[in-house]
Amino acid sequence: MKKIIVTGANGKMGQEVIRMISEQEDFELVGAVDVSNVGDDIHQLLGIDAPAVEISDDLALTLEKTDANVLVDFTNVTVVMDNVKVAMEKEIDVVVGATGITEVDLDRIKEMNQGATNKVIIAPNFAIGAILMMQFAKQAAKFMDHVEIIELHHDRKIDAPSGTAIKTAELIGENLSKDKNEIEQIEKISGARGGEHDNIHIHSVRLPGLVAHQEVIFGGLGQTLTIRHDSINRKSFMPGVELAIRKLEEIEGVVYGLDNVIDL
Ligand SMILES: NC(=O)C1=CN([C@@H]2O[C@H](COP(=O)(O)OP(=O)(O)OC[C@H]3O[C@@H](n4cnc5c(N)ncnc54)[C@H](OP(=O)(O)O)[C@@H]3O)[C@@H](O)[C@H]2O)C=CC1
Ligand SMILES: O=C(O)C1=N[C@H](C(=O)O)C[C@H](O)C1
Repeated sequence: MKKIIVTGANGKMGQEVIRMISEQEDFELVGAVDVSNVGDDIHQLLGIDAPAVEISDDLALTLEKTDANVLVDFTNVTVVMDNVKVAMEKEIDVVVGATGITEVDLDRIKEMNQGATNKVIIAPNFAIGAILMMQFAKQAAKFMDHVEIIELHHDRKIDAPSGTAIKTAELIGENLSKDKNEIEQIEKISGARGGEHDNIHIHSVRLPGLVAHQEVIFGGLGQTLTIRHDSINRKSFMPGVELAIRKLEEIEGVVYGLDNVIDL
């Protein structure tokens, strides 16, 4: 039985994850942690009185009071590393959905995992279409070496660029020729050309009405290629979150990206 604590339980993703957990026979929600008041919402969400769920704003305390064996984190860029650290100290398995984990953070998590028995999956995007979009973009980069990324999200998102855009740039970067032969450019408004990661321009759009979307645009001689993915709701991420929780049993140590646990 997967006995799961969700951090960020009252958030948009946390609520969807709790709903998904309640639909699995071999998953049990034992703790719901959020700094917003989660109590009523959890009971409403599960549609039952769920006294067995430890509801709190403190992960360490919740870990003390439950026999959880998995943490699923959907908090945000500012707190995710603290939560991962608490879980690593307890040596429980972790699925990280919150974005903003940097390369330095990833190294720290791997360091904390040295000699430990717990497993960690960090996935900037759990939607299968997004994983395919990233893989197709990586493949296209072998043939077209001019590319920019436009990611578009709802206006409540606090981190920019998205974790997906960063991971996409890293995957494309593995196949991209380094010589871009760009002309010198003058930015008349700072940021007009977006940010750069691994030499790839990333543009972040934030608007109400959007959920999570990304275009990877390649340019070549007399042609462009656009690879686009749209998550139109947050259910799109749930099969991936469920899969990650199940795959914890099969992996070793720390895995970054769901592409590393599915057979592509
Ligand atoms: N990997 C993936 O496939 C996906 C990842 N994400 C990522 O997941 C994260 C959450 O997204 P989303 O649900 O939209 O965001 P929300 O802001 O809706 O949810 C985050 C929740 O975490 C709470 N929170 C803040 N600080 C703490 C803390 N210290 N301890 C516990 N809870 C805390 C927030 O409370 P309060 O509002 O009071 O601050 C909020 O309820 C983001 O990083 C996002 O980028 C999102 C979608 C898919
Ligand atoms: O905040 C979001 O909503 C999302 N965040 C993730 C990211 O930063 O890539 C995944 C998805 O794009 C939705």
